[in-house]
Amino acid sequence: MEPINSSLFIEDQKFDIIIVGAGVAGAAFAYSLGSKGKKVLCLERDLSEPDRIVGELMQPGGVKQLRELGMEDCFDGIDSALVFGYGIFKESKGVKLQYPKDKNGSIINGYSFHHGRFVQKLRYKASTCQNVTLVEGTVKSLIEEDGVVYGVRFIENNKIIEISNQDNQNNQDNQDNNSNIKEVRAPLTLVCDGCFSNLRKNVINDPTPLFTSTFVGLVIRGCQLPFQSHGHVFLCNPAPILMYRIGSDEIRVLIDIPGKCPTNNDLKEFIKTVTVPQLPESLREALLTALDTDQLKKMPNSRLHPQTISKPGVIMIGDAWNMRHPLTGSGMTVALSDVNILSRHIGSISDLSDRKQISKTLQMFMVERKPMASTLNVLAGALYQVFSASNEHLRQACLGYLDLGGEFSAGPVSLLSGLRPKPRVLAMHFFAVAFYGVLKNLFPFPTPSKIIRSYRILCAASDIVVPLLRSEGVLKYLTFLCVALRLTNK
Ligand SMILES: Cc1cc2nc3c(=O)[nH]c(=O)nc-3n(C[C@H](O)[C@H](O)[C@H](O)COP(=O)(O)OP(=O)(O)OC[C@H]3O[C@@H](n4cnc5c(N)ncnc54)[C@H](O)[C@@H]3O)c2cc1C
Repeated sequence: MEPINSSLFIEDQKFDIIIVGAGVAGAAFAYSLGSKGKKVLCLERDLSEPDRIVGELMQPGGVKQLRELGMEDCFDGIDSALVFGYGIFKESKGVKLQYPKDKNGSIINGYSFHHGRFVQKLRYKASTCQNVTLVEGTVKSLIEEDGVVYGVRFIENNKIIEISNQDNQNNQDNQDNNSNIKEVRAPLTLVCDGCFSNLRKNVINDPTPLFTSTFVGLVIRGCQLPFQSHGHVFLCNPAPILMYRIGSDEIRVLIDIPGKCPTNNDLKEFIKTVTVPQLPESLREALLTALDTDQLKKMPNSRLHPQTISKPGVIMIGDAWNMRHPLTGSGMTVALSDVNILSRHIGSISDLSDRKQISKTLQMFMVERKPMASTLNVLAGALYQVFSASNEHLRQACLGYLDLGGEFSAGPVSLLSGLRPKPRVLAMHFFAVAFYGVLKNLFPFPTPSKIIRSYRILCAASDIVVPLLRSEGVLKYLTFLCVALRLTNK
């Protein structure tokens, strides 16, 4: 299944839209817009199968988005696994949480898979659309005139290899290299170049993501997770560990390392001595083997708040524009939801150089994306902090709350699944967890030390969630609750 690489004479062709990057967002965007009759050029710097530790579990909400985009068959033939919910473990105690059910009573599933195989499927699907030209090339810059973006400058990859091999050569060579840079123009450029975007700085005002922690990735084999067909979160110290199946005999392990990440040798020692003893016994040996045989892969976990894009001629989505901690596996769901909303609007615009129309579209997009994006952004940030050892009381409260079952677990899981994205419901459950923690703590008799601890639980909860809600603009709906909590904080 080789993606079609049709790079011939692209400078002589007319395109409606240029897409930078054929990752999750870019490839889905290309297919969706191409299917809606737009002539799309998609430039991807490396069309070979990516080998990354990102984007390996898609929540049911993301699956729904992909289905609406007409790309659900991308899960076929990649040894993907069905996911029916999550297991959350602290020491030997586990809580099983299941995704919501459909009208027929069946659990609505997500999928987990090898990221690279899935992305190749998306690219292949895009390249089969006759309006889409998928080319291997690296975009170097945007063509910008009087503050308006008219397209991109790019280099086809065989030329890049020449450039990197000629670092120390003379000026004549540099002139040749410049002449390798091609220009291609279109009324609209969609930047989807991912978390390490080098175009972001030209599109938004505050382009620096906030680094949170590092995920260290390994694959373990020859063992079973406690709950079949479920993602797993192990609440370890100092931070949570994720595991899910990505192939018939492969389980992805993602170990969160807060702060500065140690060197590989120190990291291996840390995992052996601190992490492994905190995991169920049935998984320890496989992890120790993987430590000896596999290379550790690392990825920074960052937060980037989505900012209004006011530069005409360009739109940016995916990780280039909006990121949250990957603990909840929601990045692809947000990206695909954004693709779905935007392509519906852009697909119906006949003149893409109509700046007023595009600006109106962007305003509508910002409103329509809010329920999904805000819910998943806030949930990721809040759960990461609640599940870290530094918030032990809240962590215990959260686990106890989920263990109550009924709406106490169904509500949070349906938020996580991306099927019922409602920021207000999220805030309600978050504060309910805090109050549950307070009640548990005060029971059976409130003592002065218990009262102080309760006060700390409330402060910690409000310190975590209020800034996240505020940054997503959700706080105005919650004035009453927040005023009450701020008073408690004083
Ligand atoms: C450790 C980790 C684990 C994660 N796990 C999950 C998970 O389980 N589930 C989930 O939903 N999300 C997860 N995410 C988030 C998810 O991976 C991203 O949200 C998603 O991949 C974003 O898609 P994207 O298209 O914006 O970026 P990407 O998928 O990264 O695609 C960007 C593409 O642009 C290309 N590109 C970059 N620069 C250029 C250039 N100059 N010219 C041409 N092409 C270029 C790249 O080669 C790449 O193909 C995780 C993130 C991290 C960090």
